[in-house]
Amino acid sequence: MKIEKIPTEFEQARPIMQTIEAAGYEAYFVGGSVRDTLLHKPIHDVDIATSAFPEEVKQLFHKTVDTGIEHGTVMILDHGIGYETTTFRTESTYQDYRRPDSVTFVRSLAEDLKRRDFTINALAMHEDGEIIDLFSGLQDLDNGVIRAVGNPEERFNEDALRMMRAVRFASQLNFTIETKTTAAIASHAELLEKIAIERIQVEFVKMLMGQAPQMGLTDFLETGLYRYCPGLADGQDLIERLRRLDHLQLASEVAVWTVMVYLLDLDHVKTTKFLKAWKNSNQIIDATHRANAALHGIMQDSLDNWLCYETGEEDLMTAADLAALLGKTVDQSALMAQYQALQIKAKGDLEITGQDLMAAGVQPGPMMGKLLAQIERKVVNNELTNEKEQLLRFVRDNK
Ligand SMILES: Nc1ccn([C@@H]2O[C@H](COP(=O)(O)OP(=O)(O)OP(=O)(O)O)[C@@H](O)[C@H]2O)c(=O)n1
Ligand SMILES: [Mg+2]
Repeated sequence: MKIEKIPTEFEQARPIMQTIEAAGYEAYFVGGSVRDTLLHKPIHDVDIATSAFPEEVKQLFHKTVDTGIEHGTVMILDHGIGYETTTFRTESTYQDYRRPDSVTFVRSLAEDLKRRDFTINALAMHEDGEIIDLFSGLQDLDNGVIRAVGNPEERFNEDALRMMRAVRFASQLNFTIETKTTAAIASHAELLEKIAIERIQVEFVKMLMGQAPQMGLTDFLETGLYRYCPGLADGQDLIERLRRLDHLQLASEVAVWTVMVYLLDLDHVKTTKFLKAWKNSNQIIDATHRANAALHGIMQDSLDNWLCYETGEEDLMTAADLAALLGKTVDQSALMAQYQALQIKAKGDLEITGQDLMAAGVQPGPMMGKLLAQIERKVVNNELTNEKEQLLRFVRDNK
C-alpha cells in the first residue's frame, strides 16, 4: 500500500531520508506518526528508523546532537527542524520489566519492528509513501484493533508500561483490545508495580482524556490493571462509575483529577495525598482543589461569590463541565455571568493598597493584612463598592 498524499511533516523530512539512502543505508518513518497519518489524525513527532549506526548517521550530516546515542538515537538538525533518527535495534532480555539490559543495533527493519508494542505501531513508511506492514497492522487499523506484535506476554515482559499504553490507545482511538492481548494484560497486570508512577500517570491521563474513555476503562477494570495504580487498589467502584457516565469527555488534566477525587469523595487532606501519590505537580494539585471545591458548590447549589472568586475562571469552567457530566442541570452562562459580575477577580484589583492604608494611619503588620482581607471579602460579596473613597471610609471606621 502506498500513501499518495504525504503530510507536509514527512515531506520536510524527505531530504534527510534521501541522504541516508544515497549513502547505501535504509531509512523509514516509524511509530505513531505513521499510525496517525493512516488514521487521518494530526501527527506529533516524526520518528525515523535507519539501518545506519549512530556514528554512520553522524558522518552523513553537518549538525547532529546525541540525544540518546546509547539507544541509537541521534537528532539531525541540518534542515532547521530536528529529526530523531534511531538505529534499528533489538533489545535483549529485560530483567526489570522496564528497560532492556542492552540494546543491540541491527541492520534489519523486520528485527526492529518485531520488538515494537502493537501492530498498529509497528508500521513503517518509506519516504515515497510506501507502507511496510509485516504484522497486519493495516488490517488492525481498519478493524480498530489493538494487538500486541507476536507474543503479547513477551511484549509486556519487555516493558510493562505497554499494558497501560494498550488501554490508553483503546480510549484515544476508540479501538478494541484483541482477546489474547487482553488476557496477557490480565495475567501480567501486577508487573505494573515495576513501572515509575510518572510514566503510568501519563498513560492514565491520556486514557481518561481520550475520545472514547469507556473503551480503555472497560479493559482497565476487567484486566485488574487499576489495582496496581496509586490509591486505586479498591478502585473498582470508581472505575465502574466513571465508565457508566454518559458522554464522558474530560478536557484537561485538572478535569481528570477533579472527577476522580470527587467520585472518591476525598477530603482536602486525602485529596492531596492521592494526587501526590500519582506524582502530580503542585500546580495541578492546587487547581484540582479549587475545581473540586467549586464542583461541590455547584452540586449542592451553594456556589457563592466567594467560592467563584477563589476558584477563578478556568477551574470554575472545569467544575461546571464536570457538574453537567455528573448529571446536574447547570446554567453555564448564568455561572459565567456570576463570575464576570465580580467586582474584583484578584486582590490586586482592589482600588486600595497597603500604601493607602498606611496613609490612612493603619500600622503595617497583621492588622493591616486582616483589614485588607476583610475588604477583599466584602468587595467580592458586594458589601462594599470597589471604589477608593468608599474603601477608605471603611478603613477609617474600622481601624
Ligand atoms: N513502550 C513502548 C513505547 C514505544 N514503542 C514503540 O515506539 C513508538 C513511539 O513511541 P511513543 O512516541 O511513545 O508512542 P506513539 O505510538 O508514537 O504514540 P504517541 O502518539 O502518543 O506519541 C511506538 O509507536 C512503538 O512502535 C514500543 O514499542 N513500546
Ligand atoms: Mg510518538
